[in-house]
Amino acid sequence: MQLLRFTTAGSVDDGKSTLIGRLLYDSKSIFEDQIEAVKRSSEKKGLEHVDLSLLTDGLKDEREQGITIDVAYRYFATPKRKFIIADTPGHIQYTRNMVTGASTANLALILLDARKGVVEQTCRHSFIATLLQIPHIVVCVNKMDLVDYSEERFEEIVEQYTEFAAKLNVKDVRFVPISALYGDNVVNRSEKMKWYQGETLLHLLETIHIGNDKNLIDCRFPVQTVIRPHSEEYHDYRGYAGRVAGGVFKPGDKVLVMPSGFSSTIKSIDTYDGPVQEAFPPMSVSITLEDDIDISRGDMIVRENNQPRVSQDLDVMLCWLNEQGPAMRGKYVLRHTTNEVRTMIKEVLYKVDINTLHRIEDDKEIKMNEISRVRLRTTKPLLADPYNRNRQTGSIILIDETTNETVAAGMIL
Ligand SMILES: Nc1nc2c(ncn2[C@@H]2O[C@H](COP(=O)(O)OP(=O)(O)OP(=O)(O)O)[C@@H](O)[C@H]2O)c(=O)[nH]1
Repeated sequence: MQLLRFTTAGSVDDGKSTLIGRLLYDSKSIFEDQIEAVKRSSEKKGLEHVDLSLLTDGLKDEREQGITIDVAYRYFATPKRKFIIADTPGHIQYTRNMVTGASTANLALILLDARKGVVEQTCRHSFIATLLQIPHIVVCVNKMDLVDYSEERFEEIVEQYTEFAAKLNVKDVRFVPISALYGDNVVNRSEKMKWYQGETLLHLLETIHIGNDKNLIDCRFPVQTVIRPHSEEYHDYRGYAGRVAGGVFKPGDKVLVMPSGFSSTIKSIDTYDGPVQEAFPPMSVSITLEDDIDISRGDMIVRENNQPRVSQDLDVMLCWLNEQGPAMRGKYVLRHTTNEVRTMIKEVLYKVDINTLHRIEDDKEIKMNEISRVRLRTTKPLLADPYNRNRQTGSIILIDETTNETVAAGMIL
């Protein structure tokens, strides 16, 4: 069954928790005892209706106890698809949270309040979603009940957003008028908005076409570990395990191992469930080769006529995620696919004003949540692709060596 990963983003109180609760509840993805608990809590709070946002409150409790959770993953399934929601609970650290949750997302769900329309956060989230090249954006115009389910208001917001999105490189954007509180157009069609001819949110999530979103052209297999079992039966086995980051690999394919540059042929492709004739993203497999080549973690198996760039100088769009800005000529650990090298920020070229999308060239001091274009120099060459070609081999993170914190996420240009 196909899996759809999506992120959620909205401003405080736009109704994100309620919407997720509603999705789980109406699609019957939660357990009876959870429903009972939520009903009881709602009654205790003197509410007339069941407060579905209580379903996701476990997260809030943890937050209030000071436990940091950047991204909470929620799973649910309908007969048509499986879903993973990367729910990003932060108020202030939204950029950070979104970047963390979005790197593998197929779709970004952007929530806004029908009374307020498009606000700064909407623009910010949309910009980050396009920067991260999340292929589909669904704008949920929530709280339609508070604007009398007005078609006119909905159209006004669609127009407002479309005008803003014209400046972005958004490939696919949809709009759904909903009321998360009453369940209109979330899972069930709204009786109150007969003017809306489009799909309900769940139906959209179940049917949106994501098959073409993967890169099946550029073969990229970053090696995670070398498998050499010690048992008698397998003593000849030498497999390179990892997750396919691009392209299709088959036994018999001529391949090239980078950075060593040795060529070989794929002997077999094994998985947990046995050998396969084909491996493509995001399958986790173990590849064996006809020849004995010295391969280690961080190396990449590719095709001869289609190689990533080998370079120590990278131009990157960087989202800074830490309270503390980068140190002058500061050194960081750069993680890229299964590889780790050390790096230095050589130059800040410009920052981006997320609201106007203009370049800021006169202020180059990077602060938390800001996005800037920087030039990096690494201690060892990386095997990199532009992010717009491959989201796995085109993205990096920077880690502070002393604190071990992830301080930035970047997209290679
Ligand atoms: N009238 C109306 N109220 C709603 C709707 N959706 C959410 N609300 C209310 O809006 C308030 C905020 O909802 P939440 O779901 O907690 O919002 P949130 O965005 O998750 O907020 P945080 O988790 O605090 O970021 C609650 O009082 C909800 O009951 C809606 O469709 N209509």
